[in-house]
Amino acid sequence: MTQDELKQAVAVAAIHYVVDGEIIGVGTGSTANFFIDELAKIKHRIKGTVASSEATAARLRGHGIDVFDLNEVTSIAVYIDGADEITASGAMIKGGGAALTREKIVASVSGKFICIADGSKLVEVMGKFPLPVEVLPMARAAVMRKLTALGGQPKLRTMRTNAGSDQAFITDNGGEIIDVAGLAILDPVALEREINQVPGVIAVGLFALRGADVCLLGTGDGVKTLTF
Ligand SMILES: O=C[C@H](O)[C@H](O)[C@H](O)COP(=O)(O)O
Repeated sequence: MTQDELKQAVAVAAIHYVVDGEIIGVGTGSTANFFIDELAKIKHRIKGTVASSEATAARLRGHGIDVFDLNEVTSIAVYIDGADEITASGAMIKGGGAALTREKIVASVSGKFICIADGSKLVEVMGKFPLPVEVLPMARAAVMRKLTALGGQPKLRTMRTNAGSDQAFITDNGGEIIDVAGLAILDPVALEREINQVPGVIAVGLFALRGADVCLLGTGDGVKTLTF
């Protein structure tokens, strides 16, 4: 099976976790996009959604699915999103698509976090995928020094402009992303706490303090369900 077929399979499986009549939190990325397309088929069953990025909100609205501002909502039944890496205990690295901060906020007010991922995302020790950290632009250099002191190799995420030059990638929140390579994350909870405390950090893409409750993992042998 191709990676897209595996993503499609977990997106279909995630529909079973959608709670009728409720607000659903929706993540960001290629796997979440497959889920959005599946959710569109049963949109009449839900009250609406809260999106974790402008891109997700646009895709949901494109399907005619209601998107609520988080401030208008008191509870979210379930949050469904992809991951860049996930461990057998449900800790994740997220933020490859730069949506980590809103993802963390929406996940934090959701009843259940259902992670949907192709099997390649399951790892023993996280850190091969560079850890994304969203920062206030004025704190970029100071935060990078701290991340270096923690043993990482931080790099500012950039994007190519139409004029062909590289400039800092700017998130939906006006932040910048530092991708930290070279970390072997043996204690994800401790590292998440430590990076959270660095002044200037908006959010770190480690989801260990509040990890996934369920992971639907796409494999050649079908969708495997890991419960944490
Ligand atoms: O910021 C992006 C998110 O954390 C994504 O959920 C993560 O990067 C996984 O994306 P994909 O499903 O495209 O691999």
